[in-house]
Amino acid sequence: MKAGIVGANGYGGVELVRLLHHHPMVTLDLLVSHSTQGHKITDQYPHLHNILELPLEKLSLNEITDRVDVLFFATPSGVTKEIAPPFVKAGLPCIDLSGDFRLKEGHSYEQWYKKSPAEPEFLDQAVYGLPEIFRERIKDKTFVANPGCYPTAALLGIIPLIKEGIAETTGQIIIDGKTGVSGAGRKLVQGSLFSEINENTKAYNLGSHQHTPEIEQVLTDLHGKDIKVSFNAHLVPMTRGILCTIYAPLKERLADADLVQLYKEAYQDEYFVRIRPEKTWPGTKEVYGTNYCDIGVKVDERTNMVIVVSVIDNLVKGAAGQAIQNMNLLNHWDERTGLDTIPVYP
Ligand SMILES: NC(=O)C1=CN([C@@H]2O[C@H](COP(=O)(O)OP(=O)(O)OC[C@H]3O[C@@H](n4cnc5c(N)ncnc54)[C@H](OP(=O)(O)O)[C@@H]3O)[C@@H](O)[C@H]2O)C=CC1
Ligand SMILES: CC(=O)N[C@@H](CCC(=O)OP(=O)(O)O)C(=O)O
Repeated sequence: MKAGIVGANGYGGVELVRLLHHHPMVTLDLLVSHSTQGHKITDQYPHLHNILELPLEKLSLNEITDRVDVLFFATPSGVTKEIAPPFVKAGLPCIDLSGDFRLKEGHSYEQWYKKSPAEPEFLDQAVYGLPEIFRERIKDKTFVANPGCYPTAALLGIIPLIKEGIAETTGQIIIDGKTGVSGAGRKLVQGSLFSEINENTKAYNLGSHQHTPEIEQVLTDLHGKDIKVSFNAHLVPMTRGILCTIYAPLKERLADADLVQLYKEAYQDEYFVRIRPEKTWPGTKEVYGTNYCDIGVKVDERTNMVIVVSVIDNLVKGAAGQAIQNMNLLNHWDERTGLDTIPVYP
């Protein structure tokens, strides 16, 4: 199959390049950029020299639908909704890494992203691409809204609590999220400068982060009743990685060993979700460069709260890797195809 990437010279795009290069069923044939058309990808990313020397091209509907069998959009939220619909309409399988098609209610997108929403027709067509939870919904579709990075880590951490009905769900789930700076993309912004990030950790978008309604939408869908979460984001001085520490009150007393067992059973068939043994919790380095989501759980006996630690690589399971997992699913290939790598360590 031939694949194309729109937004190929951003961090999400170039991570797709890295992973697709190793994919046995796919040839990367088309890279599209916006302000850097006419350059080669190696002008932007010298680490690709002698590996991939493709040009950065213009977006052109007719040419692209003839040239590729699947198209990834690694473009900013607010942009994909403007440029993807003609490709979706033409029947080309499309996988979008942005937030534009994840929220089913247009007014919710407007409220949290502060932009006008995508056309309802395309919101209806897009399936939310969290394979571990929605595999059956995804596999026969052609348009996937790839989940956000924080929601991926948070949802995989929380969902067993909701499905098993062991946590209180009335406004008491707290998600403390931490991310590396590559989450903000390659574009130049003051907050991503070395002197702002180095030896610094700070909270941002408290109570207003755009991933809050995405997490709530999925939990409410699975629970059948409205669930609200308090999700708050922090920037930490590292390049890659997301760590979510999740707190929820338990309905009944539970032992650590039983909680670990419950998570192991919930994810027993999921290759990319690894549950830590009792009293051990994962760090971001343990999933670096891979599609794994590692989870450790603990009962705080004094407060009867459950504490879940969930880590991913924001650019892999949080973006490009999960997008490829979705492509594998759409094509009925083994979901691990092209993604079965060992984390980079140390
Ligand atoms: N970084 C991450 O960890 C994650 C990112 N995402 C999402 O993935 C998408 C890409 O993010 P990321 O790669 O980090 O962002 P970057 O800023 O690194 O890259 C953005 C890309 O989009 C292109 N682009 C920008 N504006 C336009 C436009 N108006 N029309 C067409 N193309 C445009 C840029 O092209 P050019 O440079 O040529 O202008 C560039 O290739 C975003 O929606 C982001 O929210 C999702 C999960 C995690
Ligand atoms: C460090 C940093 O700024 N991270 C971004 C990651 C979100 C993202 O990539 O945006 P969508 O998933 O909504 O498209 C943020 O917190 O907004």
